[in-house]
Amino acid sequence: MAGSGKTTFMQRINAHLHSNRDIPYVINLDPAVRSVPFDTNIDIRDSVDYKEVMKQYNLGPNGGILTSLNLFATKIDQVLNLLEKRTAHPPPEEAARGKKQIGKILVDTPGQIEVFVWSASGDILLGSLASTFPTVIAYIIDTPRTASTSTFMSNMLYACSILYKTKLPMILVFNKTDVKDAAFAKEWMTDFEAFQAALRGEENTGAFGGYEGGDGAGAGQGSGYMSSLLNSMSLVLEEFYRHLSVVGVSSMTGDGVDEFFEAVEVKKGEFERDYRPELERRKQEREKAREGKKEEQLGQLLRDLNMSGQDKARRAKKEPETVSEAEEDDEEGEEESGGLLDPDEDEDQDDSKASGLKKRYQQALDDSSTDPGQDDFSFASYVQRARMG
Ligand SMILES: Nc1nc2c(ncn2[C@@H]2O[C@H](COP(=O)(O)OP(=O)(O)OP(=O)(O)O)[C@@H](O)[C@H]2O)c(=O)[nH]1
Repeated sequence: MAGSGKTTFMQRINAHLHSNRDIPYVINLDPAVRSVPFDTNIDIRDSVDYKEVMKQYNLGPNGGILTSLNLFATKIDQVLNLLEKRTAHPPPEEAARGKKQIGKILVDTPGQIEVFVWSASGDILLGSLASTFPTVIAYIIDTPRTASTSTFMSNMLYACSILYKTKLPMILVFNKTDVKDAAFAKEWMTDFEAFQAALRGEENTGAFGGYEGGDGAGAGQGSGYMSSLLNSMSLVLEEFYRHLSVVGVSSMTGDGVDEFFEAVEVKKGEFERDYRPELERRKQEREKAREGKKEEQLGQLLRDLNMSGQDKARRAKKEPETVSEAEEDDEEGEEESGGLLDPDEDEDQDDSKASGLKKRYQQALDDSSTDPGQDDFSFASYVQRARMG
């Protein structure tokens, strides 16, 4: 969420990895950020000028970010090539020169996370990464601003929607623990009774609704509707909580960063065990559906060819009723055969035409087999091939 400390968190984990000599590969995907307080290997701002995009396409800030991401998504093949090279073992001569294999890739997203998560380019970028590397989402939460039951619940629903949209393992990072400890949040996520008690407490003190930066005291009016909604929400979300790792971190002091990397390892294992097979299954399903569609279209084409063949046969069988019709038929017959072919030869030609057409049609379908479906991670290469960038 905006202002929750994503950039500071990135800076902290980047510094942590550097100090452990586990140099990461860093990508900035926020085209609107003024300055990034850490070194990046790939920066969207090097290839897309966000302000120029806004001016040229007459867009507002979010439209500008979205269009910049779309433009950048056309280069995802190049990005993946670079990443694959850097994550592979370096050749001996480069290893001798001290070049190391990259173990981790850090990606900073735009602050307006919804622009990223719910856009086609976000889909392409995340999907391409996830189909190549184990990918884990870290959702950064501003702990002091999440201290009331309603802001906490809004944050959880937001995280939940991102989890369901990206279908990737997720870690909830409760940031700014130097200001407020995240123990209350962990308790609310594991103990339904504790959340109920906090809800009742807010209702009794008239603190319902909370406000940014406070623990809810004295900010809002209680409402029976809201309280029962939050109650049922917390029950519904129990299942969602079970899929998450939760860590408390202070990006300022570095507290909890080790715990975060332990959670990353756990989620990486989960990715390999549960998510990768699911990705493969979805990919195979798409392939199968595509094959089925191809067969269906081919069948339709052949049926159409047969139909037109039968029409012609019917027309040929129709007896002329007048002299002029007979003359017309003779002329037509000559035109169709070019004045040279007999009817048998004509039939043979139709057959060979049909099989030739079938072959060409099959070829065309094979060539265009990359279908830019919603979850299709090969869409990026489709865009590349279509030379949209
Ligand atoms: N006390 C404290 N402040 C923090 C911490 N992390 C970030 N901040 C502060 O929170 C503010 C926002 O931090 P950023 O890192 O810019 O947040 P962001 O999520 O990248 O912001 P946008 O990209 O603009 O949405 C800054 O003033 C940071 O100094 C933390 O762990 N503790």
